[in-house]
Amino acid sequence: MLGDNQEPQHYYVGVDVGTGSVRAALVDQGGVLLAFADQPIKRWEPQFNHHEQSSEDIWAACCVVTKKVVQGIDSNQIRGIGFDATCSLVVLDKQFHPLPVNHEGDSHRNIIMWLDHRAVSQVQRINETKHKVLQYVGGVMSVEMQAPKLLWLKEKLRETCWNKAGHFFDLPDFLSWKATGVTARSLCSLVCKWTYSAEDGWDDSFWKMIGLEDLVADNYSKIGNQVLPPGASLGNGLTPEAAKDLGLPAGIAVAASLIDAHAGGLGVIGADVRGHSLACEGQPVTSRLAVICGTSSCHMGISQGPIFVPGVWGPYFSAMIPGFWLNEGGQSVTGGLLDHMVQGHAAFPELQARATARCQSVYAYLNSHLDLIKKAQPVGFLTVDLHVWPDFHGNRSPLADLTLKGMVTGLKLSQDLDDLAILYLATVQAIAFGTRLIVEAMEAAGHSISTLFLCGGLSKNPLFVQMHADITGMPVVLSREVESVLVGAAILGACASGDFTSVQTSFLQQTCGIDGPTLINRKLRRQWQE
Ligand SMILES: Nc1ncnc2c1ncn2[C@@H]1O[C@H](COP(=O)(O)OP(=O)(O)O)[C@@H](O)[C@H]1O
Ligand SMILES: O=C(CO)[C@H](O)[C@H](O)COP(=O)(O)O
Repeated sequence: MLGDNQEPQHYYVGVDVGTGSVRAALVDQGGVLLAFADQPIKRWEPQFNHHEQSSEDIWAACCVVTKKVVQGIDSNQIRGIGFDATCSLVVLDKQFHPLPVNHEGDSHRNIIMWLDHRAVSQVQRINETKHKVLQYVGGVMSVEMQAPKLLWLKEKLRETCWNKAGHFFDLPDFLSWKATGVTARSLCSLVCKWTYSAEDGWDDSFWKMIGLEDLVADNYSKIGNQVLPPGASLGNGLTPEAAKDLGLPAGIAVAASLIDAHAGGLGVIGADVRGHSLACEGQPVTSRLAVICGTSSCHMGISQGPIFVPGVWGPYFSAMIPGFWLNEGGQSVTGGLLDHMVQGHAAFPELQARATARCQSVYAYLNSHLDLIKKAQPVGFLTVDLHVWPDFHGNRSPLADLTLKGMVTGLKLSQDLDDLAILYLATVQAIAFGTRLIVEAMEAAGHSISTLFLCGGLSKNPLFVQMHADITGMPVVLSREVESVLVGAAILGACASGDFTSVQTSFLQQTCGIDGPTLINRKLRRQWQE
């Protein structure tokens, strides 16, 4: 570790594949983000609740953004790369070519996205088995996990996909394979989405009971029989082919990956908050809840021992922070819901025109519009007679009911910009109440949470942050590095390079801002051992 005034000599690349875009960052050994690039990725919805992507399109976007962030940097100083991604299912044949996951036979679309709800009947049958692995996903398996999607492929696309498939990857593991040629899976993805146990490995009886005994027969070679902790170095590092694609030197360290929410958790949960009078200052790291808010929101709480929270995923051992158990609450659409509500409103074209004229995002415009119409009363009071139930894509936690739908009560005939702004506010509030329900469920089961650490696209929205602080009654810490998920991915690369001994010791310095009732940017130092 260098002193404060020395020139950093080592760099790490973090690549984050979200739902809507791929981002990359160049991060120095102090954890400071030096360059950032992003690129949208394609998404198809061939029918309602079927969501697909292309692994080739995503890899191409990874290459574009990585080349951008390392431009002008001496490649000898780049020591490692880490990937994180959404927990989507990538399907390849035995020669590692994409296979179609759709009835149209379009092999370009070889990813069933995390938010795809096609496997409803399959997940119902899986839950009816009451198999003991279900205890480790909050008691009820989500349709967004991989087992029901695999079963759907076997039942619906047996000839065109299932029989030809050689490799089923979680997207983060696909990326590390693409970079290294190593098919080892990350403990994070297998434990959180595939029912693997960090302590006991695969449970044959589960796969046999749900009708996927063929995965057991070949010793799990299609879904992973070599498992590594996140941040472990893979094979001989970056292959010459991948190095050319990414614009990086061959042989640099490539880390076993993380799911995107887990990379965000890793990027923020260890921030040292000393000197800011926060409750968590004198408390263990287990008093913190990392909330990663993008298209979805994920609520990551860690504990020393396993805690079983009904309707909240986990407990997962070592899936985010080595040695800690993880519970993961979630809301399937949060950013996605706000976009849906705002873009679908009759006043959206007017909003867009006004925001563009002011060179603002629609959300910045809406926030200032709410300030204008609230007059003397607190902004929260604008919604006393308008309420939203936010489960437009089912409830992930704590109700764990995919059949739930969204609701709005208190609608009037007017559809002007004021109405749009107030509907937007009510949606933000509903999402924040969803977080509160999750926190309450986690606390009832044994967690003791005092502080929220937010990151992801929605944490750039001050109203969203403020409502989370107001409605949970907890202070919210924001990282100075807004792109904290990328810091988490870069931590993996730093760990794999051998420059740091563990993910906990990587980047001991990070600058954060604290939010109580208002946003204040302050310098903080990151520390794990409390
Ligand atoms: N500057 C911003 N202000 C307000 N909201 C934002 C901003 N940037 C992104 N968002 C919200 O964050 C969501 C996307 O977050 P992001 O972390 O980029 O998602 P993902 O990782 O799922 O691709 C969008 O749905 C949008 O609602
Ligand atoms: O299930 C998840 C993490 O376990 C996420 O919801 C999923 O990966 C999508 O993430 P994002 O909202 O950032 O696109």
